[in-house]
Amino acid sequence: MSADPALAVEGLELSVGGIGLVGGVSFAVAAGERVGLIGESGSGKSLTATAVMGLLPEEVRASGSVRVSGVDHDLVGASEKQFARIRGRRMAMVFQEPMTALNPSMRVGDQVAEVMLVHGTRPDKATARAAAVDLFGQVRLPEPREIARAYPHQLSGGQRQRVMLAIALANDPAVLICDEPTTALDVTVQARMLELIRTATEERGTALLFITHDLAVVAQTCERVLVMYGGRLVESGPVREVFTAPRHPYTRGLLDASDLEAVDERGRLRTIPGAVPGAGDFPGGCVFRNRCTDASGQCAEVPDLSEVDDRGFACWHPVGGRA
Ligand SMILES: Nc1ncnc2c1ncn2[C@@H]1O[C@H](COP(=O)(O)OP(=O)(O)OP(=O)(O)O)[C@@H](O)[C@H]1O
Repeated sequence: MSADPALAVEGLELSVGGIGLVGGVSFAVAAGERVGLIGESGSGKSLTATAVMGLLPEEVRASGSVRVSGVDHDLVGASEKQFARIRGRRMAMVFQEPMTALNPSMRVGDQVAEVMLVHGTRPDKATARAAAVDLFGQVRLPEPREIARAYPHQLSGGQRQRVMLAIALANDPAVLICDEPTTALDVTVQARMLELIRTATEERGTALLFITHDLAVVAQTCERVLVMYGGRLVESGPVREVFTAPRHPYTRGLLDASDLEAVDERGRLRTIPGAVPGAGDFPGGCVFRNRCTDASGQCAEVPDLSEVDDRGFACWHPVGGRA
């Protein structure tokens, strides 16, 4: 691994109309490292990824810093022209729904070739097309030559995701971001796709940021995990450590709510127990019982996560829940 991270996010703040959506997010992913980004719906995972990719909606304001190796300027505040040079070249993304990302009226082989030609990583159309077929083989698509001539609607969901992965890897990016890439796939197809993402990034030394709700997917795919809650990173560390000895109550709650059977210190599978010391009947209990609720006992708002007590416990209650 190189000393400089492939992706470095520092103090990223995202807001709309003065309302903070993501606050003070900092993390780095080294070349060849696979990092999971987990958190409940609305915690800010996708916004963080779209900020890195320069795909934020116009109304979202960003500050802080995002650096990608091989790019000599900060991506926060970069122009669309600058992003167009970097996206698909130094960094790439695979989304949950490939049909929205693929061009329905273009053969998939040409879509891969086009990414190469746009960035000038292949000298001509014939070379790019041959490289696309080669890539289809690498992402284990059967009959790569036939597939290259197909249109997206002629492929299965799993095959389309492989095409998306081929497009993402076409120019050997330093950073690959996957946002729920397997959620829409059935279980066996999902497992094969995860294995493929793991090996493809490992072989290329690509830094992987893998966004998912599914903790088992992180356990299967990643070495390190970042946990987001309410727009902030609340915990990070090696997957095994975080999943067997989570420090933050939100992470414990996530583990409790999942059907993940984590691995113990000796590498054996075990189910994570639900109890949290000091948090009463957690989950459902709240260490800030009197401070995060209004007069009627309803949680007033998503608690300020700077209000973490000396054991690292914050309010666990969902908004509107009863204390
Ligand atoms: N353009 C926008 N304007 C206002 N609020 C937004 C905008 N985009 C996202 N948000 C809000 O920002 C928060 C974070 O959204 P984000 O999509 O990053 O969550 P997420 O963790 O990726 O959730 P999911 O897993 O459901 O995709 C949410 O509360 C969302 O409603």
